[in-house]
Amino acid sequence: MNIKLIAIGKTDNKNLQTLMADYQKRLGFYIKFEFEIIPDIKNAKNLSEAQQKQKEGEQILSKVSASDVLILLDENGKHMTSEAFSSYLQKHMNSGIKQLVFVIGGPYGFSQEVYNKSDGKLSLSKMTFSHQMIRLFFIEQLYRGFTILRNEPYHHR
Ligand SMILES: C[S@@+](CC[C@H](N)C(=O)[O-])C[C@H]1O[C@@H](n2cnc3c(N)ncnc32)[C@H](O)[C@@H]1O
Repeated sequence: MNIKLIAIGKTDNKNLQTLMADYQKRLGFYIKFEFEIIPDIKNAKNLSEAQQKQKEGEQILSKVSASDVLILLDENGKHMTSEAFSSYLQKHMNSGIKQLVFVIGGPYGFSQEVYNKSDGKLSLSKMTFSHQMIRLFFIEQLYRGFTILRNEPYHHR
């Protein structure tokens, strides 16, 4: 099984990029992981919030295949401990699916079409994080999840 993480817009923050790259590399020892960024469209056109969500939603759905399991990162989603999340990853790996796709919404969240197509919602906290910060927190939890599954020590920096 592959894991793909989709997010909206590049980050210009070098610290965030460095930390992301570090966790991506570590995660790569456990699973084929792809991080895909959908270009931020807000600067290109003068769109309303609803129009922006709609456009981003179309782009998100164009990246997802019918056979993928699509999970949205959403503050109103299911809460899990890191141990439960590792079992959740294992359950998907055992199910024989080819790709598990997680998506982080843009600054305004997801369009209704994206919610309608999703297979589940996962929350990392009841608090709202920026669409930039959450990608680092989530990738760290993916890495942590695999260290739990393999019963390996968590490597701190
Ligand atoms: C700034 S938030 C969007 C908030 C927006 N008000 C909404 O209704 O979703 C941007 C994205 O970050 C992710 N996000 C933010 N906080 C989160 C949390 N606590 N748990 C999971 N995902 C979160 C979600 O994917 C969200 O779409």
